[in-house]
Amino acid sequence: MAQPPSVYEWIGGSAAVGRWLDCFYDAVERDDLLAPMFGGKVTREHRDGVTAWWSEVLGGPATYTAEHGGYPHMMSKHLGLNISAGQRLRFVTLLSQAADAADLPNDPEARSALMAYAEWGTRIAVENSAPGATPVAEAPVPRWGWGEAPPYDPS
Ligand code: HEM
Repeated sequence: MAQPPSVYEWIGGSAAVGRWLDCFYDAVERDDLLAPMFGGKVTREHRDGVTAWWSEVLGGPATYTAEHGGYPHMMSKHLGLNISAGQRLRFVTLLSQAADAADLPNDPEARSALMAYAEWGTRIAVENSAPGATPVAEAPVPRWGWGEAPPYDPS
């Protein structure tokens, strides 16, 4: 495999990302630590916005940048949320469990790429949400690849 496909293509494109995040936000709505942050209900609009974000991050089309306000919009949504360490850990745990529930490809390479971004992104969200935080105002949507473990190519 000269050039592996993007993580986005590998896991099944926006349909798979959307299926995964639907399972995730269904679990968030049932979760004692996280549901209150979303007013108990995660709207279709929110789910679609986050699906566009993750799709762009994982190598899909730049729809979040073009149609959802890009990085500044995402960052502004986390300002002042004051996300606790416990809430962050629960968020990451539900993302991992939802990947199983949504039947995403379960090869270690794809799952570690997803969870590496989840770990990184949630830690940034905690920092940006802290009282008095002044995150950078402009930045591109990050792009996330396979890291140290791309799909194995024996040739
Ligand atoms: C990988 C980490 C994360 C990503 C990629 C992410 C992504 C996003 C995006 C793209 C939005 C804006 C959606 C839109 O355009 O409408 C958003 C909003 C939000 N996020 Fe995150 N987020 C992350 C971590 C977290 C964490 C750890 C929490 C809380 C525990 C959180 C809570 C929220 C809330 C409450 C909103 C606002 C919902 C509203 O519109 O009322 N996020 N997130």
